[in-house]
Amino acid sequence: MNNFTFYNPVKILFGKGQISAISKEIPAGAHVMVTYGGGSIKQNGVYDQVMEALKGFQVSEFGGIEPNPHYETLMKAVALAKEKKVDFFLAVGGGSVIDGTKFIVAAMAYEGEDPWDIMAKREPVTRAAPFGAVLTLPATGSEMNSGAVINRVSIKEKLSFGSPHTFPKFSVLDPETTFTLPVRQISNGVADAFSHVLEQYLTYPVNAPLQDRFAEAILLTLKEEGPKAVQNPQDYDTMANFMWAATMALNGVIRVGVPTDWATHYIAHELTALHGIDHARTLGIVFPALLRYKSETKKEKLLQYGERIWNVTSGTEDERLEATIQATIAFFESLDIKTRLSDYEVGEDTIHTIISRFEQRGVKDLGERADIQIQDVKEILLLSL
Ligand SMILES: NC(=O)c1ccc[n+]([C@@H]2O[C@H](COP(=O)([O-])OP(=O)(O)OC[C@H]3O[C@@H](n4cnc5c(N)ncnc54)[C@H](O)[C@@H]3O)[C@@H](O)[C@H]2O)c1
Repeated sequence: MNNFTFYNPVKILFGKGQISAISKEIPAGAHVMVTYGGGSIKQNGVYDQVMEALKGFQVSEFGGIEPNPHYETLMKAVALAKEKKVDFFLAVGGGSVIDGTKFIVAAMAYEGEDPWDIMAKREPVTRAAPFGAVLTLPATGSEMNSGAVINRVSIKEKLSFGSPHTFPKFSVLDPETTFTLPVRQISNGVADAFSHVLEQYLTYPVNAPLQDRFAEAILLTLKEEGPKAVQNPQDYDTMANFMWAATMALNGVIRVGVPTDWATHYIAHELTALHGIDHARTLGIVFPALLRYKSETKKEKLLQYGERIWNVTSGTEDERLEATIQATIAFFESLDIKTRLSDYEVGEDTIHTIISRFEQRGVKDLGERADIQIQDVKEILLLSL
């Protein structure tokens, strides 16, 4: 096992009715800005529960944060929050609202010229305003991690950042808030969480059986509960299990002491930035191609994954590797997540655009062995056509 430091200060309030408990988690006298997206929280009663729980606090609102949150919109929230002297934020929504709020709190305290540099130039975040979250969409794990992905639409760039200062102080996970999710978002959530686990698990063995089994437990739970969630999004227990699995998939626990490979996310972000394809769907496109391209260096973990998750036990090594990749594709497709660029009418010209962007950015050394170079990214994308 590799050396590691583990730090996760996020307090989780899980279960029915927990929104009412947030007032105890917010400093008395705070001016709270509630951030949210397109308004689904106003239709499903979550907004009303939040406002009820915030009685006694000074409250401002900022709605309209888009899926794949726009830097341009978030900067408007920063200006408003500064004007109103907001000192606590409450993100109510999915990964986009929570990520967007992480950027807002970092940008509030940023002393440089343009907070975009936090992503573009990797300027460190040294301070941030405090915030909490009420999660309405199990998928990203953003509710219990410190990372965020921000989309600058004017230049079609989608970049990430993370800082110990951008962990939520607390997150409410009430499965009932998910009952209004459209099937497409549930499929996306299952595929996103499944991919997060694979990126921390499908690398090479370092004799870390506990991390492997944690990862496999999450994969098996998503494999079982995911299709049930799609079928019956108002079943409390199903949504509770799905919700906790998605949070566990990216809260840092399964990553400790093991190599990770975030190449799929890094490449996939380009497809959202250029074509607006849902985040999870871009992972469904890139992942199978990356696994096939890197099947030799990922062989031991791929075979273990095939056996323990998909019962792939017979055939030659090559046959088992292929059967495992096919089982992964079949799982994505069973969720109605298409797995080829052509399914989205994206062609080779996009691959050339991505490659020239990576050349400009000087991208190199992706993957757990730092052996995925720009030419490899091109081959991976060609395999996904
Ligand atoms: N921070 C991280 O660790 C991390 C990890 C993976 C992805 N991301 C990022 O998160 C973003 C995607 O977030 P997401 O997948 O949670 O989706 P999302 O937040 O973009 O939401 C998708 C859609 O679902 C709607 N929605 C949310 N909750 C709802 C509910 N309860 N009922 C009805 N509609 C609801 C939203 O209004 C939106 O239209 C992407 O930008 C992605 O890059 C972040």
